[in-house]
Amino acid sequence: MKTIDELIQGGIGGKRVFVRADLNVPLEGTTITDDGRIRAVAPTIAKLAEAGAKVIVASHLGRPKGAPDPQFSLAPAAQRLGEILGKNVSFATDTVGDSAKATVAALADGEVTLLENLRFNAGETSKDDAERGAFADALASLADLYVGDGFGAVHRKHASVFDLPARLPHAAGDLIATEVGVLKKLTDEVQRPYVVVLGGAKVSDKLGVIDNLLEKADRILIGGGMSYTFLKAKGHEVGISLLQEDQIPVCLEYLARAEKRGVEFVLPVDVLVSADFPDLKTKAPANPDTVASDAIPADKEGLDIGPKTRELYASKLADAGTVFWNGPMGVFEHPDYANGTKAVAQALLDSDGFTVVGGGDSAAAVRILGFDENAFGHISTGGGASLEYLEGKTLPGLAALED
Ligand SMILES: Nc1ncnc2c1ncn2[C@@H]1O[C@H](COP(=O)(O)OP(=O)(O)O)[C@@H](O)[C@H]1O
Ligand SMILES: O=C(OP(=O)(O)O)[C@H](O)COP(=O)(O)O
Repeated sequence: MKTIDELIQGGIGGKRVFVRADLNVPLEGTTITDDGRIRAVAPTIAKLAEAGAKVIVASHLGRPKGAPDPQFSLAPAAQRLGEILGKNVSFATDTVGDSAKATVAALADGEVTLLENLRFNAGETSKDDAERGAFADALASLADLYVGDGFGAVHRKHASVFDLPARLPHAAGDLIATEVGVLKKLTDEVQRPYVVVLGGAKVSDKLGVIDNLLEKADRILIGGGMSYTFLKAKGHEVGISLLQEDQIPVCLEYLARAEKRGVEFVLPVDVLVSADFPDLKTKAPANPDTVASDAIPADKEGLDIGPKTRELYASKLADAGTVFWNGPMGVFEHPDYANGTKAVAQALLDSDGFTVVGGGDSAAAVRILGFDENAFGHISTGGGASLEYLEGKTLPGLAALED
């Protein structure tokens, strides 16, 4: 992959450089609750601007349905990016329409603009090659060069990630270079025991990675929304918890294979439950009950791991040589459900092993809960992306950046 330094050496003064970033940051209304992903890509943008490029930044935010949806607007990210760069960042209110064309045309050398959410366009995520290609053509007409630096999205075969770099001379940004460098270490020279902690809410997306992790990890600890399909597979009631019913046979197969291969596969022994999902705006007390994980009431939802599980997981992390953690242990955005995530973060800090935390929300959780991000081995901006990289899969957004 060409680096941006090589791209700059080729001369980029006055050129329009499209930077595919991952600015998919957590929001409460229009307030960014963690700007880690913006800070992570800012040096790439600054370097290109300082070299005299006209920088066009683009990203997705959330999962809108292929049409504009104000709650997923990137406008707050433009403001924050400007503050971090210490310069004005203009904002186009569409992605390839009149606003984008005018904003790009108005850029002077060294200036930066951010386009509106790429996923407001159905072509971005389409499974149809022609539809994605047509959107990539429209994006390509805005720029002369492409820099891929949205590490969190490189596992997505989306127009701006996969199709657009085929249409423009391209390079990998500094964030992608750093992320790949660290993760490569995890695949090449892993210190054992290798413990993987998986949680979060993107259950259907991430269950599949366990297939491969069973060949690599010594211990797999499951928490968050990921737990309940396994608990259900073991025959337990999970009430109204997050459940991927169609994946129960897959979970059973994983449990059987873990036993056969001698991989320790650890599920929560207790959980915090409530009849209601907590109010994340007011953070009103949720008063959850603690129950054994085989005794979840039918009308309740599991929203965090319980105190016994916190202790159990801390003990399973204490002697780790390497830890990879993706996905919060509970709905950490509410203080009553943050203790599981806090306990795992603390256990990583207490271990002498090399610790990697991956994922937009996991990385945000660590910072929001008050931990020093520099105390971890590496905080990756990508959860699904790093998991798929560790699987050894070819990631569309990295393959597209090869020369
Ligand atoms: N038991 C649970 N039920 C519902 N949502 C959960 C549960 N545990 C964690 N979550 C949610 O998972 C989300 C993060 O999941 P995910 O996007 O997969 O992680 P990451 O962004 O780190 O890859 C958080 O918003 C958190 O509230
Ligand atoms: O937040 C992201 O992934 P992550 O939650 O796995 O870290 C990326 O921005 C990708 O988003 P997507 O999973 O909606 O494609």
